[in-house]
Amino acid sequence: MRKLRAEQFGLTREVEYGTPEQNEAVKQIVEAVRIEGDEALLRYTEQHDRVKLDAGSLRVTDEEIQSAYKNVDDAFLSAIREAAVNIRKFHEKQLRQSWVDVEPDGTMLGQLLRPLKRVGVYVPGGKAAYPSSVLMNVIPAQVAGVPEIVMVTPPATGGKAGIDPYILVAAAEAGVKEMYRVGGAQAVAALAYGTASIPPVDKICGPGNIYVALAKRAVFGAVDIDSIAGPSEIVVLADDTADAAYIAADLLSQAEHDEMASAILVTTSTKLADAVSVEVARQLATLPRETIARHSIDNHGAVLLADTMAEAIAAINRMAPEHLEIMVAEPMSMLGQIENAGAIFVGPYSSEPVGDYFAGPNHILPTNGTARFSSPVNVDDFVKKSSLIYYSKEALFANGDKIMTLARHEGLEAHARAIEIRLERERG
Ligand SMILES: NC(=O)c1ccc[n+]([C@@H]2O[C@H](COP(=O)([O-])OP(=O)(O)OC[C@H]3O[C@@H](n4cnc5c(N)ncnc54)[C@H](O)[C@@H]3O)[C@@H](O)[C@H]2O)c1
Ligand SMILES: N[C@H](CO)Cc1c[nH]c[nH+]1
Ligand SMILES: [Zn+2]
Repeated sequence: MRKLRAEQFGLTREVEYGTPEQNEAVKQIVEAVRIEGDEALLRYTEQHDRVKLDAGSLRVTDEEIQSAYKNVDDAFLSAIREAAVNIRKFHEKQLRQSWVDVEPDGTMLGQLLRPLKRVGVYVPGGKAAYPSSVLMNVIPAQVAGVPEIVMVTPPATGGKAGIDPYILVAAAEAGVKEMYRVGGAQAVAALAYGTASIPPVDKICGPGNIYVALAKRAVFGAVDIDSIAGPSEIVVLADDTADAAYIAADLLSQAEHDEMASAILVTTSTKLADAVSVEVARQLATLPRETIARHSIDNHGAVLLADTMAEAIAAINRMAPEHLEIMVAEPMSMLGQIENAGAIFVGPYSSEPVGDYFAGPNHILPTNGTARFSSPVNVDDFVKKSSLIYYSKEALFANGDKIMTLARHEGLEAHARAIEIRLERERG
């Protein structure tokens, strides 16, 4: 792996997301689907997924779901059910209540929480099937009380014909009733603007490759989106007490997702840096998705050497990684200094896949430095808030003059008069 100096790393912020060609391709797809609807949706599906569909076959049928159950094994079914219990339990803790405060003069001020009505969840399926991402998307929306949850996923998972049965079973287990076989930027555009076959949604959530991430960014405003969860990233912070084989394995766990995935070790130990590089090379050669992982390690992998832990942590906070693993002698003592990270895995046994699949926290996390300002997918993503204002006559009389003063200060006479008319009528 390339060795770089930590103090220099991430000092300039990468603002570009995707190549100009990828941005242009996504712009064209999104615009075409917005204007032409199903026609463009089907055309791009044929072009990018190599699947020829007609509008009538976009929706997944109940029969397909029943037959998918026959193609999944019992060990998967029981593991995913247990994972779903953990994910639900974790997300139920995030649920907030509406509240109203009643003052002695009768004023009532509050915040009313309402679930979004219709949400689209994107489940990636280009290179691999992600049934785990179905649960991570759907369960928080359900906990929030969203009544209509729609899933889209590419029509040929991992290049094989049809949607992977494990995705369909995970969706059925999670309670999804509406599923469409479309992926990429065209699926995101269809969810955002609606087509004759796919009614539009209020929000689109879920991870995906660069085309999906760019399309989500493009439709934001027409609909809401969660964070831009793009190609996976892992940063491991380690000192010379850490196990090089564990670190290499965890770096590769994210490198195998995508050629654009990144895997970075930040350490104060040159001995560990060398040992991890050797281990990465050794383990890489044995992986089934070796080509993808090798590409991401060669192009987006690095070892950052820091003189001090403070320097290492500063580099991590600049990167704001999607996943951060802390493998140092006293890992808990570092927590207070980590400002930016999507998910933090503490100690040698909290390997990243524990969070990807099973522990309960969401694995759909902000990438590309966006953990500086955004959060893992969570229940709040599926809830909107309305403010409640009730002023009694008494309260308006007590405060009306102050409101009029502020309105007239802003030159907004009609605002002031909306108050004044009430005060004058009462005062006669
Ligand atoms: N951040 C997270 O929380 C998280 C979680 C799971 C997965 N991931 C990431 O999700 C991604 C999954 O990617 P994937 O490719 O396997 O599946 P995907 O479903 O995201 O993308 C596949 C789609 O991309 C489109 N596409 C492919 N090549 C194209 C091209 N040249 N032009 C236009 N469109 C094109 C196709 O329409 C296809 O349906 C990975 O990057 C992985 O790291 C992230
Ligand atoms: N690590 C991914 C998020 O970057 C999530 C995932 C799904 N399956 C396996 N991993
Ligand atoms: Zn993963």
